[in-house]
Amino acid sequence: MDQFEPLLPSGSIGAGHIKGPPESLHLPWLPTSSLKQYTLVFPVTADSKICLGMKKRGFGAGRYNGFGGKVEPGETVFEAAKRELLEEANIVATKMPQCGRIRFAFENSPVLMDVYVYRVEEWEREPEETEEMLPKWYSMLPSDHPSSPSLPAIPFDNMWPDDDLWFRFFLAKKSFVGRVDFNKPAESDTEGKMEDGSMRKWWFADAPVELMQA
Ligand SMILES: Nc1[nH]c(=O)nc2c1ncn2[C@H]1C[C@H](O)[C@@H](COP(=O)(O)OP(=O)(O)OP(=O)(O)O)O1
Repeated sequence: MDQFEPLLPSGSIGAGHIKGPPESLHLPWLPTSSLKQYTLVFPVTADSKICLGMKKRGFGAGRYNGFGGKVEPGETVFEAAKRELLEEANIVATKMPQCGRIRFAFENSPVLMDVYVYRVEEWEREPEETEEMLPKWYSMLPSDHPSSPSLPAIPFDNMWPDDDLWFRFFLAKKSFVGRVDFNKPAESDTEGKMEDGSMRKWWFADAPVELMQA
């Protein structure tokens, strides 16, 4: 049914199982021929603030997201997550639990992106603008919540369209796994970048993080 079945013993998937859209449920997942590891890291504070970065160049440019990138040969996924956070936000993670793992496939690419998601709960220094990212703070709580910090709401309209789906687990502090397949960009979109395709099929579930290690 999904690419995580071999990693997830039956009964390990939580109640928050989501998949869609309805017309895609009979479609197979896109075929891919290689798996590449990536990291995605979100600094969060105990008083419900989250730091996102506007990607200034490359894949996903113009969107707000966590900090991260490719795992380089010879490093662990955790080391890569720490390195990318330092390169892109200039902070050093000192407490960084893994909270999710998501796979992304694109209709016109043979690569399955295997993205390890972390929340950074403690770090040294403060996030700074770098060549790749412009960091900005947001509230993780609804604006009418009595403890909501006076910061803007998470800008889902300016993020990857899938973030809206799996952030419900992230914000509830539940670990999660999932997969999203993207269509290729519309024919009319002559400048179409791979990341401009619409979401074709998705699946997410809350699941224990121990089942998701590299
Ligand atoms: N659909 C999606 N939703 C999401 O929230 N994050 C995604 C995503 N697809 C990719 N990402 C993230 C994963 C990773 O953090 C980033 C892609 O990594 P990059 O291409 O920025 O890697 P690198 O920074 O290593 O690249 P270079 O700087 O070109 O070497 O985008």
